[in-house]
Amino acid sequence: MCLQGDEADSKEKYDKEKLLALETSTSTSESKLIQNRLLQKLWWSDENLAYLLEDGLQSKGLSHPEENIQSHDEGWGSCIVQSLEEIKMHKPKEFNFSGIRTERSHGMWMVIKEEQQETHMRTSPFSVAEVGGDEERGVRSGLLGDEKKGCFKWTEMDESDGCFMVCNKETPKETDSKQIFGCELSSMSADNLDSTQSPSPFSLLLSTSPLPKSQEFIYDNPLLPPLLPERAAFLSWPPNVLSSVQLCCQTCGFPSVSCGLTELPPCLYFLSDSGKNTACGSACLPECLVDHKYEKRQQAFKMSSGKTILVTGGAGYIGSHSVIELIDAGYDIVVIDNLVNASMESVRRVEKIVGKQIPSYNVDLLNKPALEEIFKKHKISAVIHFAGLKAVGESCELPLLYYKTNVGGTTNLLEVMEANGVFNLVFSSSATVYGTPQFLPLTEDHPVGSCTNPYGKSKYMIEQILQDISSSNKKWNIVILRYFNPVGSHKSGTIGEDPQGIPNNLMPYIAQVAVGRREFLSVYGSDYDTPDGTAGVRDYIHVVDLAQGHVAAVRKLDEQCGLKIYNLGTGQGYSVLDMVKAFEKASGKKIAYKLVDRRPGDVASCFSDPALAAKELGWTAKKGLDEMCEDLWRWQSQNPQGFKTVKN
Ligand SMILES: O=c1ccn([C@@H]2O[C@H](COP(=O)(O)OP(=O)(O)O[C@H]3O[C@H](CO)[C@H](O)[C@H](O)[C@H]3O)[C@@H](O)[C@H]2O)c(=O)[nH]1
Repeated sequence: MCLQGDEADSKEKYDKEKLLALETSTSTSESKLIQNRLLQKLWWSDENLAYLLEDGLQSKGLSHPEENIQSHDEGWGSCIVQSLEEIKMHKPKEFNFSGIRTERSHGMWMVIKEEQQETHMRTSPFSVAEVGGDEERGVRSGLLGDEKKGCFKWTEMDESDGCFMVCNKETPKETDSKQIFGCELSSMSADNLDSTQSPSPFSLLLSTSPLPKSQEFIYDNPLLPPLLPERAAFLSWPPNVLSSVQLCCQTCGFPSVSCGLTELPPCLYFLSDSGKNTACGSACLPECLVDHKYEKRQQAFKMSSGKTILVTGGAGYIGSHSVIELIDAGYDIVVIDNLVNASMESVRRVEKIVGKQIPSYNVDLLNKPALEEIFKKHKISAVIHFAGLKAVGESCELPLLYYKTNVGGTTNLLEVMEANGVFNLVFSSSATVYGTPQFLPLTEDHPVGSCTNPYGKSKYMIEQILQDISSSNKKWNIVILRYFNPVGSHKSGTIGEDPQGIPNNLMPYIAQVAVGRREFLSVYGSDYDTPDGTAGVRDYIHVVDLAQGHVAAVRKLDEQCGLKIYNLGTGQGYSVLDMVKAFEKASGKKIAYKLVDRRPGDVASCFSDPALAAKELGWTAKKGLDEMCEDLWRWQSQNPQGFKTVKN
């Protein structure tokens, strides 16, 4: 998090306030000493809670944290960690910290109270063996190792700036293979510990003292961002042991582990890729527990692009995920949806995730006057057009309905846009327009139009209409996105794909088998010319990646791009049985399946070449198969009946 504008001003003010507080404090030799040793530049935490002491760093060759972030593997030093409260109370405290860095990125720094350090270093069953990360993807992982007890591998699950993890001796057993604190903790035997990754002597476990009351811990702790009181609940609190505190969001059930420290919180900081001003002190809590009304609104205000995007079909699967990413990117959103294949409950849940109300209307694109009203009421800068019917089989039975809804709805929308001077559009198309692939991977210049069903043809027709309006009027900026096979769901598990009736698509069907809603999966065909004989080597893409592709597309419109077409896929193909296996692994459930006849119209293989989107949109899919399945399972298991699931 870089400090900008007002925030930078308030940081400076805060710095001064703190320094003043130090100066006017008890003037003990200790505080004088600290002042003299303070690095000129305070850094690290948004709230300026960490001061590095020069000598501590220099003694281990780290002369300045920002300069050394990319180069040092290891370091020792000391620092002060303080809250404003403590400063006001003239109680400067000094701590030792240890830093462990890997070559690749994300340094890890651990701050341990001096007086507790001995105890913890002795009693901790874990140490940090290695912390690494993939800078491009923002994924962090590490090994928590103990020579005697083996080690645990973790991978950070989200792309927040950081997280910290504190466990007691029992926790790893209890949470084996579960997520804790946005991390995946899965057990690994000592044999798996790479010998090159020697465990560090530093403990992750911090507090042995009795813990304060939960409320105090949460709300009086100035280092933590505000939490939503109604959403945080303590599940367990083992007293007088190396403590971990289980926090769980009552709304979304997202489990996490928080720090059981009595006085001082985040003990472990990650530095993110840029390494500058990117402390994670305030990013340590799971997303769902943080009061987004406070944090995200501030953020949104800072980042606001001042642009409002109308999202048609914004209550649907891809639409709802895209709304989140767009809001996170600073756009204001208006949703319209006729709710034929979606539910306003998904918008309500998106509102909870983003901590913001989203103007949303039950409007059908065929209702032109209603559409016009929306454009009068809101100053729309661009439209992302998802709305439409999409079931291949149904489209063969009800072709007129498909053409009227998809093509007719789109022409209405385009007319209203034009009448209101809105010429920016992102259109949700599909790889279906390529028909049977003539070559693989599919590039955007692959021939289109040989679709075998009215649904596919309606997408193709709309693409043609868009080409025509773009040629007729240069004011139009249009990005056509051809999706491959979107799967997965938002990390919270609170929104996801919720097909009405029997799912047509593979992954929702598998998920419903896993959750007990369907008896078995019918695998359509086992005599294809594919590695395992099943059809459907498909390019599955995580819906959040796909959603981020829409943010990139909206930004492209700003370049006055004319008409552009991009594949949104991963470029990687998986068969039906690959998907079954991956889902079994993610869910721990056996997926019963039967091999049956081919499904008419299926092609053996279909996967993308996503290079053009990478080159021109600066977008690539980042999430792999495991994550797609894990996220889908979280949604499905928490919401067995989709949005109709009644929460206890
Ligand atoms: O119950 C099922 C469902 C699907 N499959 C197989 O799984 C693969 C994927 O099928 P999906 O229906 O999930 O996806 P498709 O690739 O067939 O179709 C999807 O992607 C297309 C573009 O690639 C179009 O966008 C289309 O509208 C959209 O449903 C196919 O081989 C299909 O035969 C099964 O074996 N059993």
